[in-house]
Amino acid sequence: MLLRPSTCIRKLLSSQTQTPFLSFSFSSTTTSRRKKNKGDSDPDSIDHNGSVLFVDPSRAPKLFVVQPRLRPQPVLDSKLEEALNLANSLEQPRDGFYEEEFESKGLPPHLVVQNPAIRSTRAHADAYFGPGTVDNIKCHLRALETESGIDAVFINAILSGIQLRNLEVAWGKPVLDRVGLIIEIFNAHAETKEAKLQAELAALMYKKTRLVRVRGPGGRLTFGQSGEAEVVSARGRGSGGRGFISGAGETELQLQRRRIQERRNSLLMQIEEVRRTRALQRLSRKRHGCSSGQGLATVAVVGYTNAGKSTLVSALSDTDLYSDNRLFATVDTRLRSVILPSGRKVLLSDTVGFISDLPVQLVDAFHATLEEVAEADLLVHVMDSSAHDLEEHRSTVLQVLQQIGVSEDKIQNMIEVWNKIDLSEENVGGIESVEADDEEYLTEADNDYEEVSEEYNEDEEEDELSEFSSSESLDDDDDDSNCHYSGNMEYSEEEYDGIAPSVQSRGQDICQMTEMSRGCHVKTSAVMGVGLQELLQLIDQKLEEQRNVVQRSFGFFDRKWRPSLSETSTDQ
Ligand SMILES: Nc1nc2c(ncn2[C@@H]2O[C@H](COP(=O)(O)OP(=O)(O)OP(=O)(O)O)[C@@H](O)[C@H]2O)c(=O)[nH]1
Ligand SMILES: [Mg+2]
Repeated sequence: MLLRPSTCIRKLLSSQTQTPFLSFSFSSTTTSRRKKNKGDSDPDSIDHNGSVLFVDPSRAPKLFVVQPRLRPQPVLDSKLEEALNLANSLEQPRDGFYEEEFESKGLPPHLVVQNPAIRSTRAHADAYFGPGTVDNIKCHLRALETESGIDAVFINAILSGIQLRNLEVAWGKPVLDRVGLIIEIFNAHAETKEAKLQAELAALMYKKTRLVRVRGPGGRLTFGQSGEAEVVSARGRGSGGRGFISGAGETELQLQRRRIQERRNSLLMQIEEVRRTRALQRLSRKRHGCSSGQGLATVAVVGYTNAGKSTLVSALSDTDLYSDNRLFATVDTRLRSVILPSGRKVLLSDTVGFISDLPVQLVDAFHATLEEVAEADLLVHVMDSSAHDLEEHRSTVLQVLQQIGVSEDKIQNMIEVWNKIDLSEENVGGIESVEADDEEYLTEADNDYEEVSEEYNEDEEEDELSEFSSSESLDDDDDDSNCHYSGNMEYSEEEYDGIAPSVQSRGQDICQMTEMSRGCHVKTSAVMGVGLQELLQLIDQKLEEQRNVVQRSFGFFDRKWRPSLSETSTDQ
């Protein structure tokens, strides 16, 4: 059992609806205990549940993980590992406790299937996967149903509203894509009022983009929850090319949109209030944060989720922030004060972690929290040096920092920390050589992939319904030539050309930034207390350098615009 540091009693998952489908209910779903929470003074902020998944509130939801195949194999392995960790991270603590230790949770049932993004997505626009894959997953779900039961299916890819809805209809289970699951986890782990508001806003925006209209059993356009309903459109258009059709379906759609809009406005107002308060607090800290009346510098600790940010901040400040192997254990900002070797006091801010394909709804909704990062005096980028895809983690973090408006100067000045060296002493030394051999490595892996692909096809016929806890492939033939990577997606030459130039150039910018900020500054083990003093010294040094730069530039302006008589005479 894990005790969260806060005494805040967490909201319970809604028990009002047991439908397996995504629900758009906006009625009250909270318990009376949560209303007593300190800080939840606004009843409007607690009468809604950001969750889109309704499951038994007394246990963690059981997810079946579907991982579209990626290449080369190490990329697939690390993506699958991340997907399984995401699935296991979706749990809401009750009364400050999680049901089980993360480490003692077994692997969730999962399946590796053909990646439709490798081919043209056009053919599977309705259900993302081809009919064979959809049927195979259905078989696996049926088999699992007799064993333990599955609450929802998690597909580690980004799907449209119609695709999600059609798959739900086909499998009779709620389906979460990567964006949906990450937003669910944020909602489940949100603890402070600020985090709860922002997570709910993100969930709301996600729901809005996933609203679809369905054709009910009587052929009537509706917006119902029936499993038999056929999805007609995400935009409210009829299937007969007659443009907008008014009627019950349309009214329901409009009603849903209006409710979302109303709730969104209310949330935005409350979040704006939080932002204002935060901005005032920052200003006051900057002006006279110390007892001596001097301003306090803030150092934001950023990084990929699970890199060890909270553990490192705790070790540096000798405090006890909540840390856990669950992804997104921290979904808000915590400040801790630290005395640097020079005697200067600074604030370390531990904040929400990043992940590849971080939902844009989350980045937008968490503006108030992420502003703390953009406004910090210095950034410390914590990386898990034992992670296999260190480069991807690094570029993801740089991309998010750019997205939230961190200046290029700050990114260049950022301290890079390789944490968890106790796990990866040999890796840390070997990272440079892996990068150097990258091209050769990929080519070899590509060749391997063809062979692996054939093996999988043979296996598929032999043990169609073998062990679920091991990865399997359901691939047909694949034409993988000329694929490009962008994030964790693979694109064909055609599709890559079709991607907006802004996205491509942003990728190039990030590559350049990655080059610029490449290189570790300090190696640490937060759990063993290694490298902490060195890191504090580096923070001290960087802040001192910054102060000198600021003082020099003030001096320049003084001479240029307001030359004092004494200064002018000294110059002469
Ligand atoms: N072996 C080892 N484990 C570490 C180290 N630092 C952190 N961990 C473990 O890594 C896991 C994640 O640590 P956190 O501090 O929660 O990571 P985080 O970056 O704050 O994660 P999020 O808040 O989820 O984004 C925990 O189980 C820590 O005990 C380290 O230096 N070595
Ligand atoms: Mg954390």
